[in-house]
Amino acid sequence: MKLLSAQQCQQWDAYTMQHEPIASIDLMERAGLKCTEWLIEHKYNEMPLLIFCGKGNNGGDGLVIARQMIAAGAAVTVYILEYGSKGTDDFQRNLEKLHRLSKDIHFIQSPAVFPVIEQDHLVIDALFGTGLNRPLHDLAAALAEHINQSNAKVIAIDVPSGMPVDNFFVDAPVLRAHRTLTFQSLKYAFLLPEYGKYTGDITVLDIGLMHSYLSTIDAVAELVEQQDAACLLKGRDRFSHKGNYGHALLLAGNKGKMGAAILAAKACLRSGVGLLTTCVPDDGLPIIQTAVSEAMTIVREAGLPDIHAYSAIAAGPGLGLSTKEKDLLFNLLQQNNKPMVLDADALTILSQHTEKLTSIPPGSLFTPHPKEFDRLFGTSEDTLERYRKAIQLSAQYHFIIILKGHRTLVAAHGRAWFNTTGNVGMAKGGSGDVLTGILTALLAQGYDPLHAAILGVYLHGLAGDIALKQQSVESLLPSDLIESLGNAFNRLKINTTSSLGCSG
Ligand SMILES: NC(=O)C1=CN([C@@H]2O[C@H](COP(=O)(O)OP(=O)(O)OC[C@H]3O[C@@H](n4cnc5c(N)ncnc54)[C@H](O)[C@@H]3O)[C@@H](O)[C@H]2O)[C@@H](O)CC1
Ligand SMILES: [K+]
Repeated sequence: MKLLSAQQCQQWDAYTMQHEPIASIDLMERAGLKCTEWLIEHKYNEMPLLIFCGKGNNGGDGLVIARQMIAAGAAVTVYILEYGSKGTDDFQRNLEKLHRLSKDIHFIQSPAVFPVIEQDHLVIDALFGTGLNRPLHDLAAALAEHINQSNAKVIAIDVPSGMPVDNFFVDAPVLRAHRTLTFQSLKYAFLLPEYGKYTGDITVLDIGLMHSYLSTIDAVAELVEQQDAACLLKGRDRFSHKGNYGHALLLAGNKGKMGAAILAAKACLRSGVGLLTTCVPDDGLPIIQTAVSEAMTIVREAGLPDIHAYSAIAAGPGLGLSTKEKDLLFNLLQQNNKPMVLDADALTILSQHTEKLTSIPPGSLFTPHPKEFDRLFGTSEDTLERYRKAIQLSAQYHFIIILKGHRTLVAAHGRAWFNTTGNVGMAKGGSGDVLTGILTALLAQGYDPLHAAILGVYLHGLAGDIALKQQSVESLLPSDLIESLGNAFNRLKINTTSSLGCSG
């Protein structure tokens, strides 16, 4: 699913009005109805409702909801934030309709008339939606703070007020919702950790915007959903043999960090690679041979093997940062011209030698977490800036950046894909090693590097979600992810149609 800019969100409404066709006021009625259906289904018509409206179309939605909830028997009080200008046409028409039904409509012109909000009230936030174009200030900011200080439950319509759809306003107030009923699709801002605490749980309501619009636009970012990942998964010929699934080389592990090599190696083997050779220090050899019986092992003291024998190479997990590892890595970069995976210590070494970035083979996968990313490419003020930087760098360099986080970003060729699987239980040392193993296996099997990145990140998160069913977010281990990879692959085989475009 494409992630739209604020302008595209508005164009999608306009496109639907023109092509369905449907009048703007009727589309607003339909959007309001979807909200009231949800509210009634969750029995919110049994609570006193305070509906706060701006004077744009988000406020218009609020007025529609007010009218429909009154019809459903709810006790509704409407507060309209007065900031001088006239309401939009649809706002004004809905205000007239509501006036015929209710006298409980109040205009807020100063903080002196802010209502008392009780704990048992339900607050509906219809102050600002996708039309927000500057940070909340003055009265709007004070009202948002007033609502935030209450103990009442807050449901935001479309977007929590104060949150721009595709931007980040530093230190600006945002209305904190317990739930956001958003129209048609997730918004870019919801992916930012800085804004995560303001949306609460998110429900996407289908208000019938026409899907054909999406094929007419170019979006800089996409959300990767199950069908998108599923269509990237390759089938297997029943006459195939291990030679068809690649031979991976994994440079990983060091004294006290052999666990990282083991996790990456096991994940690689569980992700379909035909053969795996690990390259570890001499004293790590018995450890990995004991822990991963399917892997072959060579020792690093013998120097870099003939790398042309391998279909994909990964370097980094638990590798170490000494001159020996640095020389090994630089030697590898000099000789290798196939896409490879660079993770953990390999990234730290590169951050001290950024002149080597130009010698990374095209299509290679970089897997930094935000700190590693900042060490490599300089600090960012906030997540949006880091995302933008990653996207821009992916156009400048020929490698793919996998910026790890709650919504891992895959940035390639100046475009972005956000992952939708995974959970907070995966925030544990070793999860990244598992991802490296999965990515390496996919590259070794001949997956296009971008497909390997999108599919690998999705599978990693899905395995985490499946494993969580037997665990808690506290107890989940990276090795549980490896055990769940089989189920994750099988889950994808059930699903075969995609919006990402399998052919792409
Ligand atoms: N027919 C349509 O266009 C539909 C629109 N819908 C709703 O309409 C919303 C978008 O409506 P609008 O485009 O009217 O915009 P909003 O209602 O989000 O914003 C209203 C107005 O506030 C002003 N404004 C922006 N930032 C401000 C700030 N910080 N302080 C004070 N004023 C500020 C802007 O000039 C804008 O015109 C969507 O989020 C959705 O809720 C839905 O009803 C679906 C149909
Ligand atoms: K809102």
